[in-house]
Amino acid sequence: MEKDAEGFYAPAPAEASSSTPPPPPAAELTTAKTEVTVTEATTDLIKSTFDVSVTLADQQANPTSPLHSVKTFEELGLHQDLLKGIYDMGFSKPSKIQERALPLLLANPPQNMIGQSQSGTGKTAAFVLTMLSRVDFSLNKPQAICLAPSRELARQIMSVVVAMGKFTPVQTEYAIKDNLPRGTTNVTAHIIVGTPGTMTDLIRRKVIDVSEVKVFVLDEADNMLDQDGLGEQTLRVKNMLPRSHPVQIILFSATFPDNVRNFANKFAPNANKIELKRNELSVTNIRQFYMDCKSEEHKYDVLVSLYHLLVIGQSIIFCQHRHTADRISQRMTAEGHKVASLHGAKDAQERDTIIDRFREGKEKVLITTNVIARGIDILQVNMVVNYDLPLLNERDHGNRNDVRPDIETYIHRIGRTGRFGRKGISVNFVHDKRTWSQMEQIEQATGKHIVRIQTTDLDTMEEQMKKALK
Ligand SMILES: Nc1ncnc2c1ncn2[C@@H]1O[C@H](COP(=O)(O)OP(=O)(O)OP(=O)(O)O)[C@@H](O)[C@H]1O
Repeated sequence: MEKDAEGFYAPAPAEASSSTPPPPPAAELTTAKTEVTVTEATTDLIKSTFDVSVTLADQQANPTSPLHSVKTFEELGLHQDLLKGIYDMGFSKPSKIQERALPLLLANPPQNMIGQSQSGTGKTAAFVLTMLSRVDFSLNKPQAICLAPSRELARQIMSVVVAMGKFTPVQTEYAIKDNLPRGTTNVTAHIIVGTPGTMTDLIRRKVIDVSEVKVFVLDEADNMLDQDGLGEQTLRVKNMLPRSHPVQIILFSATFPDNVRNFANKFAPNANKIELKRNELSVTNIRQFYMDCKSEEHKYDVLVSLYHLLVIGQSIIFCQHRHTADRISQRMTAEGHKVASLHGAKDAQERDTIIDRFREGKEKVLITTNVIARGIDILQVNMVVNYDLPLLNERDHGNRNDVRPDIETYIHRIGRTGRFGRKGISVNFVHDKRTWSQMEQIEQATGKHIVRIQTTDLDTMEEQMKKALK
């Protein structure tokens, strides 16, 4: 098999199992309103999530908004059955990325695409509609393959394929760990969504026949092409695709750091490109704060003092390591708080149950690692806490004080809130000179001011947070 000259080395991808599909995607914007027990102090916050949904039309009319578009879905050349699916999901107008990308993605002969647009602006619909548009439903063979970095994201993408394809005869299958029943020899589904390790394995064992594949999508493409991460596995999948006919390669992400851009250009040659400027990377509807904690231990106390704010909508707490996520969730649970934790060391079934419960609002606070930093779309999440700031691989740095922040992961983490124009807030915990300097680097790189909130003054903190969500 021909191989690219790039020298990769890759740890195993984060993934796991089970075939149960996640709950369907939220159908309407008003679902951003969460069901909570309303107390005086929380009323404004709840109201604000409702207000946001009402202003979507204004945002889509504003040419500077990433949600803006001049066209309608009808003008984008989609099949009638897909239009029905889109409207059934509660979408009324395309977003900017959908409006710009879809005509290019659907044109014939097919052309590759490298598409960038801020988190929560509707990239999934753009590539899902392309896959669905290109499938010949009378041929029972895999024709479109989509890879994502985590099983949680693969399951979410699949729920969009199923919802948008509701009025088509599309058949789908996962390529995620432990999903296919033992002894499956031949997958006949049209669209396969999975993680790169399992996809490679199934194609290699000829369980998935790729001879008719005509669309290959990488969601979170910069992550999927990362040469210190999933890049090698992703490349393996690409190298197994047919050469007898052109395969349309589609790369999407909110971030494309310079070090992967070159590789992306080789991976998807002659691609149409939609790019963001550096200062456009994160959306303006996410207000960013930081809290100056006294010590690592104090971070825990501050998190606990925030608990009543965390459960107003839903919130995600990001830690750098699995053991930190476990430790703080066990401690909080022991102290009577209701929190869930999710990371890559849990088994597949458990991961599915935890994310599904969170998606359904049965859990309000999710303590996790970078495993769900990317792509996860849960509209009710109005707060993200960076308990630990995201860092580039510590092992690559001799001096611990030099560890640099992982700007891309930061952008993706805070993007778990503020979905499709909703308001959201993010809070970074800093507790010493090193973390302070890391946060300054984030501020500089993103060009967005991060506002201080006093850890001692809970009332002011609550006030500021409510204002941000209004
Ligand atoms: N045209 C539309 N009208 C209304 N809602 C939409 C539209 N397009 C997408 N959405 C909704 O917006 C939310 C965010 O979309 P999506 O998850 O595709 O974002 P994304 O750009 O892939 O974000 P990320 O970079 O975080 O992966 C989803 O809940 C989706 O259903």
